[in-house]
Amino acid sequence: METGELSKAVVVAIDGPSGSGKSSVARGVARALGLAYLDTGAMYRAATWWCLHQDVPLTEVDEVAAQVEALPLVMGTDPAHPTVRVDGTDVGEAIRTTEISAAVSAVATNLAVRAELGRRQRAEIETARQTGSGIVAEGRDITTVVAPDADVRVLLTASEEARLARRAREVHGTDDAAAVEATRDQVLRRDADDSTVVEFHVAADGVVTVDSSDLDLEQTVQAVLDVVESVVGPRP
Ligand SMILES: Nc1ncnc2c1ncn2[C@@H]1O[C@H](COP(=O)(O)OP(=O)(O)O)[C@@H](O)[C@H]1O
Ligand SMILES: Nc1ccn([C@H]2C[C@H](O)[C@@H](COP(=O)(O)OP(=O)(O)O)O2)c(=O)n1
Repeated sequence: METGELSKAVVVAIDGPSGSGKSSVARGVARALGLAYLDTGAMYRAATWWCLHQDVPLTEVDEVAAQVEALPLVMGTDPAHPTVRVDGTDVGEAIRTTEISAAVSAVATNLAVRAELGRRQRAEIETARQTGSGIVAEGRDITTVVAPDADVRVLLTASEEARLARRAREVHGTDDAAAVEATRDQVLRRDADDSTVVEFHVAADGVVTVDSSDLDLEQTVQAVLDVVESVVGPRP
């Protein structure tokens, strides 16, 4: 076993709102600990991409559910190179467009879709447990619905201001007033829509809150590593 790897198949669950840093922090934690990494938001984005690709109106709840049940999705869980493939096509970039970001809540609030993707997420996590690789899974309902039995459960938060500024820098390369305004729908409206079906603003019992508002990325990764260590013990 390489230095930094944990001695057992640890499951770390991280939830939080858009721009709280889930994806980058979860990847950093997975890399530091030698664990696999599952971006469950990417699965909802891939489902949205697939439905639009098949010309299915997202308001057609049953048709969307049927498409997602048959979704030929393969998630690559290496935190150094996470991949998302649909029917053999690498959709890693296509699922991050503004079009998908604006549309994804319509799919994520479809309860039959949540049941199907939740089932697939549990299967990925169970495989990581069985094979001994361990995993960091992040999203909106991992600590509460998908893996409430995870060894470590973290709610990653950040102020609205910090989240808008981060997304503006990421998408527009600046966090000036116009860029923040242009990002508002993608972050706040989407979180409000998503909140109608999952709770990711308040930590459930046993879930540790990490507030990243005043931390940089490296400090936030370290804060989550500290939580992992406090629960499963120091790395060998
Ligand atoms: N603690 C942090 N401090 C500053 N920037 C951060 C922090 N965490 C994440 N970021 C940056 O903010 C942006 C959004 O992070 P991301 O991981 O995509 O968040 P989420 O998955 O929660 O939407 C990225 O550009 C990322 O590098
Ligand atoms: N476990 C999850 C993960 C994501 N979602 C939804 C919520 C979001 O609108 C979309 C996309 O999630 P993603 O984590 O990629 O979004 P952000 O990077 O936080 O902006 O999927 C969900 O409902 N449940």
